[in-house]
Amino acid sequence: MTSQQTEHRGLSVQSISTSFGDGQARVAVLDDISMNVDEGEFVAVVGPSGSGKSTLLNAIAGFAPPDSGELLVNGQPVREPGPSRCVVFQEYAVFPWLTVRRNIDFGTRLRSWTGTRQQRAQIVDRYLDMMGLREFAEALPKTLSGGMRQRVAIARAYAVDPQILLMDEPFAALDAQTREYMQESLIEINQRERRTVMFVTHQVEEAIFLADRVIVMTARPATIQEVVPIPWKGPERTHEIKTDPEFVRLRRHIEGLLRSPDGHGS
Ligand SMILES: Nc1ncnc2c1ncn2[C@@H]1O[C@H](COP(=O)(O)OP(=O)(O)OP(=O)(O)O)[C@@H](O)[C@H]1O
Repeated sequence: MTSQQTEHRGLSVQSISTSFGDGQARVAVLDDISMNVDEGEFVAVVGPSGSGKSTLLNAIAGFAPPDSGELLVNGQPVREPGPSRCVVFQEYAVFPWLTVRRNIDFGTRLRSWTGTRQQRAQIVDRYLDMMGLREFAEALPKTLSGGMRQRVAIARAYAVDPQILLMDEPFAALDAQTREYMQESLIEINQRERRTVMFVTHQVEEAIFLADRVIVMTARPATIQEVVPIPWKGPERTHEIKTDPEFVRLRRHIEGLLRSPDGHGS
């Protein structure tokens, strides 16, 4: 086989380990983590608080390269931030001095292919419509609710057209109703514009609802405790599935893993 035939499309995490501090104060956070996320796949990462979920995302984003191991996007090593990966954080993810339209346009400028001004405007319009932001296009973020601001952040991340989208508890600060609405919006945008997504959450229900696979981490130093495949496909994901016996069984199973000695309870 040629190297082209063996190249994995998507994200490949190969034996990465990370620690913070030196000598006696050294704390091992990630311990030999390996996983592949296929192109177009949506994985959710759950684990006890402080286990290293954000550290994993930051390593993949290139903000804090691991001590050892390798990260590959479409077969290419990554060790620093770049437009192949885009992060949506819990808060502060939009530029407060730019309007909604200009925030999203900022994303289009980071594309490897930026196109003409007019083509970029069309892309921005598409995301404004997709995320229900059209009537707020000229508004500044401070005039919007938290949920709307996160819509802008997600629209901007998709506008960058990254190979991998990294989301670090993007809905954690939202009230329950807004959170459900945002979950639906994310499913919808990702059905239209299928991307490879890694989504960190504390909520097991959210992880099962959104993801094709749920990666359950152990307590620190984090290893992968179990990878749980989720059976529902795109259009089947409506909030009704949350009461489906299989959904309830998966939720109990994952919550049990998090409570186990490896998960150290949470
Ligand atoms: N820059 C740093 N320097 C020192 N220690 C750090 C640093 N970043 C993270 N840590 C420590 O590494 C561990 C993992 O942190 P991380 O934020 O990745 O966990 P997490 O699973 O995302 O937590 P949570 O679920 O609470 O958000 C924690 O004990 C944290 O205190």
